[in-house]
Amino acid sequence: MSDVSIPPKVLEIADGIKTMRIRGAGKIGRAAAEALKIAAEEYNGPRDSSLFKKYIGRVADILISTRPTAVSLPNAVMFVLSSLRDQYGFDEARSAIVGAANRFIEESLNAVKKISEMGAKRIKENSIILTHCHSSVAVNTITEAYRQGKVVKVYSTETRPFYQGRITTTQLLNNGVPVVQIPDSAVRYVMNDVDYVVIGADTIASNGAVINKIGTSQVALAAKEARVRVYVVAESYKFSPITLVGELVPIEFRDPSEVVPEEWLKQHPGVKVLNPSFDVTPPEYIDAIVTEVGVIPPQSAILVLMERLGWALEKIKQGLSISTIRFEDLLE
Ligand SMILES: O=C(COP(=O)(O)O)[C@H](O)[C@H](O)COP(=O)(O)O
Repeated sequence: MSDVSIPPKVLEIADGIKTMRIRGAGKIGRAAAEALKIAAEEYNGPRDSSLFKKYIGRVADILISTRPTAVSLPNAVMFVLSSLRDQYGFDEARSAIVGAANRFIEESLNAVKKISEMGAKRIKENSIILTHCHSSVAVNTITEAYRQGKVVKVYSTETRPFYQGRITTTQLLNNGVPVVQIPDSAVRYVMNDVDYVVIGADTIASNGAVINKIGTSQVALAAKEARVRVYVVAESYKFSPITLVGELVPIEFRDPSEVVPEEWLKQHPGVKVLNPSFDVTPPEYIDAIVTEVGVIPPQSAILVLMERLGWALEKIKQGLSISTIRFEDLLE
């Protein structure tokens, strides 16, 4: 079986996610779906459904192992894989994967559009918005609110150590939105000026806690102190089914060289560096989560999970845990 080679384009996508050429939870999910589709289309092994399923399972395992925190990745993979049925022959199995991958990508893009429209409605005239990191849903929402004439200024944090905030700043600027780049440490300094914090999410837990780029919880803390509303804009596939059964969201730790240059570390060998990529903002610090199925208080996250990810809950009830799962063994 290991003879059936995985197409280079698929490995390239996996590497793109791992090295963050492809980043942001939504894009990661769509890229994973695209990779499964390419894997199905370019499969060149025997026309045997169980060999094909095992091969797709192997691709799924490679994709899921690339980055641990954004649940959009396993949710996208599970969405595509759950289209397979035991009775499917080779052709049916292959077209099920292709069809489900296309559906995931299309539904994901529609969700982003819908959230931007609903999120923009929540913004009042003459607003100043602060955003953190680069969330494509947040950029779309802010841009839509700006087109409706409601946004006078956006503060965009630089988001050390990877500087995703610069992507946000340039995208907003290209969309005509007046934007001010600030260092992360200036968030509390400007907060009294701000009307709304609008941020994306990598994962939302069943209790409404939001896992997003490191520093988000500090932004939310400063917003709470200044009584500024915090809106999270996130598609329903960013809700994590495993948190319903008490599993924690794994936080990614990245290389120290993102924080300080390797040369500097060599000169100061005693220095230890901690580089957590995400943090957890408790539900009390969030005013609303805007999803494509409606605007909810964070405490209602469980309802979105039940409505949108019921299929994943079924699998979890059967004892399947995404953190330990090996699709290659499962899909025989
Ligand atoms: O934290 C990040 C990106 O982290 P990283 O750069 O480490 O992937 C984004 O806020 C969310 O993923 C949402 O993004 P989107 O709204 O585009 O899905």
